[in-house]
Amino acid sequence: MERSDLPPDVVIRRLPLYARSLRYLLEEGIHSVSSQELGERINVTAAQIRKDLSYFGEFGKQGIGYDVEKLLQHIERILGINQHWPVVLVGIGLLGQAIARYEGFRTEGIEIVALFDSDPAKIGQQVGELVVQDFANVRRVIAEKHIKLAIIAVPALQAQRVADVLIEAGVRAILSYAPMILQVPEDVWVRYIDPVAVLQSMTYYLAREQPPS
Ligand SMILES: NC(=O)c1ccc[n+]([C@@H]2O[C@H](COP(=O)([O-])OP(=O)(O)OC[C@H]3O[C@@H](n4cnc5c(N)ncnc54)[C@H](O)[C@@H]3O)[C@@H](O)[C@H]2O)c1
Repeated sequence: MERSDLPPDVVIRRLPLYARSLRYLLEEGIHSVSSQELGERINVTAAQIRKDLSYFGEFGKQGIGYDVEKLLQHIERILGINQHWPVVLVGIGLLGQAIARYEGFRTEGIEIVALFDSDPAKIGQQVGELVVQDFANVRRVIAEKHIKLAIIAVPALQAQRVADVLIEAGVRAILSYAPMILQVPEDVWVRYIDPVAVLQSMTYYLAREQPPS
């Protein structure tokens, strides 16, 4: 597929939300859903859902709606989460320890398989089911386990240095909790979790007592 033919990134970012909603529907014992009902659950219009899914083929039947299980399988395949994705986590401080213990990744095809820190006091500690390893060994582990995904939870000023090492070792996608924009090659994806910036984007509206348009 040419780069220009690829679905827009905002569509790709909505797919995990569709998948999660479909999983909840299955848990509720619901096996068929209209685009209207699915849209209401994730604050997206029915037309938007149909348009998003049309990038990937024909789903659902007019008047009958979507078969929840089949649509979920399709979306999981599109996202590649029907495969197992091993992830390394770097920075096992306050936040890193919570991430390492979070069960929610595994149910979605993603597994944190190794923890790294550079602090000798942290190396060797057990966190959840894993033992913290020396960051000096990260290259070897990434190569051995063919790891493409990493989570960074180190202080902001350490994040670039850590990202450089991970990328050199073969990592192609990084989720960073560090409040620092990373410089990466074109074929590497970075996404940020930045609760402070998100809260500040809401304080703008709170200060004016008016909702976003
Ligand atoms: N704690 C939170 O609630 C929170 C929320 C949002 C974002 N963040 C961001 O997440 C990051 C981590 O926050 P935290 O509170 O866990 O910090 P922390 O200081 O408790 O932990 C950071 C960890 O990174 C390790 N580290 C430092 N440099 C390293 C390097 N070069 N290689 C490997 N490991 C290294 C440290 O030894 C430490 O264990 C920070 O960038 C912070 O701004 C934290």
